[in-house]
Amino acid sequence: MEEVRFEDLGLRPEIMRAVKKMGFEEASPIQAKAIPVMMSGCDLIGQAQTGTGKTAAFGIPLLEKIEPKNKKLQAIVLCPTRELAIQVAEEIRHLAYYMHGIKVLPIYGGQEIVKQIRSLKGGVQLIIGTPGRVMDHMRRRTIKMENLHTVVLDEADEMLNMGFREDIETILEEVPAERQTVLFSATMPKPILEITKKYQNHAEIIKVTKRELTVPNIEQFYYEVKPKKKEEVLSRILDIYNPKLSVVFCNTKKQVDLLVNGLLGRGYFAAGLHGDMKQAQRDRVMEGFRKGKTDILVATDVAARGIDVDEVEAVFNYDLPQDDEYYVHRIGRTGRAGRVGRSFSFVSGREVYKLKEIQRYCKTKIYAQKVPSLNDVANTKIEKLMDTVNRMIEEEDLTTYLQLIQSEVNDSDYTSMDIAAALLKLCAGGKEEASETFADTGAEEPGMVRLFINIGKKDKAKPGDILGALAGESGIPGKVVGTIDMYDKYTFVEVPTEYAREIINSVNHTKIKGKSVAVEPANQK
Ligand SMILES: Nc1ncnc2c1ncn2[C@@H]1O[C@H](COP(=O)(O)OP(=O)(O)OP(=O)(O)O)[C@@H](O)[C@H]1O
Ligand SMILES: [Mg+2]
Repeated sequence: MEEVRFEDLGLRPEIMRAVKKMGFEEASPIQAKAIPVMMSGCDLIGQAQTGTGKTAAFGIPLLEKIEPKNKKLQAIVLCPTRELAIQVAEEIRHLAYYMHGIKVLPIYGGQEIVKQIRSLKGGVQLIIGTPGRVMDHMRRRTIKMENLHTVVLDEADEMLNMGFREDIETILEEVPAERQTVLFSATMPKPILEITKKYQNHAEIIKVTKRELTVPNIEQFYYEVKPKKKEEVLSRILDIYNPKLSVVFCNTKKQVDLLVNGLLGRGYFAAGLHGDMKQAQRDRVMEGFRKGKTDILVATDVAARGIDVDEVEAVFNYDLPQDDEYYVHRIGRTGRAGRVGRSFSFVSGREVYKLKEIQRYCKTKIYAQKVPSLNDVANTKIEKLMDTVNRMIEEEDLTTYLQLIQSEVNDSDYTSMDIAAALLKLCAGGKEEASETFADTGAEEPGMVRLFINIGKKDKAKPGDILGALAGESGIPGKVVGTIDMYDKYTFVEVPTEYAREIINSVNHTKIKGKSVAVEPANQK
């Protein structure tokens, strides 16, 4: 589609000025198509990918339609979450910056109702609200719908889904029938599309046609990870990619709390967001994240839709979402307004099939990635350290330190190379590769590793024989406390991590009941 300039859309000069101030150079495709249709007054359904400017696509025509002199409530935007209501109100306020006499108010649960009532008394023409709180005000008659001419459902498919549909119906019953009803979302599943007729009149469907539901500028990866290892893998990916800001999605509030604690314990700046938190706390978390004080937002699906924070460079599906649509919305928190982003999804066991289904639904490919090893993490760290070191040598005065190294070299047998190497190891927090061998062997208990023993056919040796032989051969009798799992062809034992290396070295290539055995960590299988 050819480029459309805002100048060509016949907007009020105040809005033109605001759009320029916001740094929008040209209209995005959904804006180019939807703004004229919405300004013509007909009902519409707008579908375009995440981060492509749907808010302004309805926000601009809304402001065009509002009469600043009329102090009555003229239009309402309904959003599924409080954070989104706040954000949409903020974006529309920016668009209305040069329009005098327009009051835009977000109305959402968890905020003091008395305070909201006071604000409403000042004559608000445009409300951005969550359904529950809007209904509350309707009942109290602190919001009157008689003069309303426009209703927008942002994230329309979610709003018309089971959880919200009744509330939406209750609200729409109070709105005059000769209104304009406008729906927007990045996803519009067929069953929802079918019921929209109930709420709209000959709606025009504007779909910015793309084959994929997700934006192409998000690189999508997945990792096969056992549930217990997810936190470790997440940390490794964070260390390797070093995203400026990240959003990590979990399926439960409890998991959010657990992970936030885990990440804080590992030294990351993380904060949680979910529905059991007090609104004031939710507001603080979002503010901290928007300002970059928190690098990692760990959230339930409350943050999946609409949230726009431009420096989010990575999205993690710590748990895979239940619905395919939610995959689209979640990863859409990155790669917004043409920026690039990455998404990382963790799957365990049979969830791989769920992931295949998501790929079919989105018509995109999600690429399998190998879990980075501690070595990969260390190498990345060293590369980054060396970049900094090079920059420091070029730009900074290092005289004092040169003198210190010189005197160390003079007073010892070490070369400056030795000292540099030791310092580098220290800065990189170097871990020995050996621990890597025993990472994630699938052992059930902490401090234990699972070893795989190949003894040929399973009936040649009994569990007791194997344990006995292991204890005997390794020379640490009695210390091998192990459980034996006899699968069809494989035998596993679990042994304390500190003895694993010795056991492997001494047992390999000896014989149990005349059969040679081979022992190795179970993760190498
Ligand atoms: N014409 C434009 N030029 C440049 N940036 C724009 C333009 N229109 C909107 N933006 C910016 O793009 C970002 C994403 O816009 P917006 O939040 O409206 O996306 P969306 O389509 O509603 O996405 P989602 O489906 O996730 O809700 C915002 O920061 C917005 O200010
Ligand atoms: Mg949006």
